[in-house]
Amino acid sequence: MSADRINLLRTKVFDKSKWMQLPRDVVIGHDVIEQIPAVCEDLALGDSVLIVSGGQTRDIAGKKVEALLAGSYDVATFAANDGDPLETIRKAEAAAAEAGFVIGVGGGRVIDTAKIASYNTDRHFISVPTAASHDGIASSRASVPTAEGNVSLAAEPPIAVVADTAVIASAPHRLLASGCADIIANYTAILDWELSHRLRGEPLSEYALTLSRMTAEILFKNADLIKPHSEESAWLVTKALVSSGVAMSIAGSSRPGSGGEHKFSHALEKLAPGKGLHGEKCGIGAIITMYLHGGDWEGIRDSLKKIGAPTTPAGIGVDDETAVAALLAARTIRPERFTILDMGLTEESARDLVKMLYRE
Ligand SMILES: NC(=O)C1=CN([C@@H]2O[C@H](COP(=O)(O)OP(=O)(O)OC[C@H]3O[C@@H](n4cnc5c(N)ncnc54)[C@H](OP(=O)(O)O)[C@@H]3O)[C@@H](O)[C@H]2O)C=CC1
Ligand SMILES: O=C(CO)COP(=O)(O)O
Ligand SMILES: [Zn+2]
Repeated sequence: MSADRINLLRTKVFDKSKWMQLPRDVVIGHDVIEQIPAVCEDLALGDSVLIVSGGQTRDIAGKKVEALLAGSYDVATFAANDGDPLETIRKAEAAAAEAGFVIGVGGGRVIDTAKIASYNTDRHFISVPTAASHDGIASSRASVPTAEGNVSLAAEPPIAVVADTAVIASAPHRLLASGCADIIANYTAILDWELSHRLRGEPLSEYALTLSRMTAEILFKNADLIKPHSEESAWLVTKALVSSGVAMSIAGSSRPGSGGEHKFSHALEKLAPGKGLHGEKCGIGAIITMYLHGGDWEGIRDSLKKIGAPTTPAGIGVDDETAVAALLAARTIRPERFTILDMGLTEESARDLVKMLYRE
């Protein structure tokens, strides 16, 4: 299904191309989940709410949010379980249309389901991430896996983000490491944006680019401090993810956070579905695209290793041949987005790069 079909249901269709839409309330810290009633009241979003969560995340935090709001709101719930993402979105839309606003409580898939379902039914949504796994938690973008590969959709950012560091720190460390990798990949995303600006005149926002680079720099420099199940680490990474989402809102696209390394990730999702988390694949891709940019690819690799993110395709159960195929297929993903992987990488060179750069 094409991207425009997914957003066809929306009725409030204004030309927002010049609008910078940002979250209104961002609350990050220990036990801040308790403040969700206050955030909802502060924003005066109506008296009925749909709470979207996943199979695991409903037990982890979804039920808590339901209990906190039950006394003051009509609470409906929606289980965004595995299955066809577009079908799940359709069902979530139907449920969202019956509520005044939506809250997504979960990982990226749940947050995106809530983001798209609320956008398509002209509702506001509140993002309650249970993991700091990628920068969609505060962005206006949704990334939906489809048979043709990931479709990057324009939506609206959450009107509020409530990120409880106690919940996020309790998540498997793999999810936090994946979020770090997604942010470190901003380094190569902005190099591709600058390349496209110089070679093809693509408009570039210095503010969005600088903010995106800053998020990568902070995590890169503090890689030694990122520890499993540490609330301080959860706080540091969540701030970076929120800032990266703001950079995308300023740019009005995912360009500051999505370059050739993301096209590699989306190609891998098509060639090896379900292998690795989004951020993990982007980090692995950033090693190669940083090398192609002539940058510090070893620094990227070593920071990912320190954080505990995979640095080779084998690290996510992908063989070298599939990685080569993904590098070559990247140019077919969102061809209008020019990156270093769209400059004629040959199969022989791709094979040499995988052999040379992805050694444990
Ligand atoms: N909008 C954007 O900009 C972007 C969106 N995406 C999208 O996000 C998705 C990937 O998100 P990601 O978070 O990596 O993966 P998932 O949302 O698939 O989450 C991975 C697993 O972690 C579980 N989980 C989440 N939080 C916790 C926790 N605190 N404790 C234990 N388990 C937990 C989830 O549980 P459960 O099963 O309950 O959900 C799920 O089983 C994809 O659909 C991708 O398309 C990716 C990049 C950017
Ligand atoms: O993952 C993203 C930013 O980290 C968004 O990426 P896409 O626009 O490529 O889906
Ligand atoms: Zn990403």
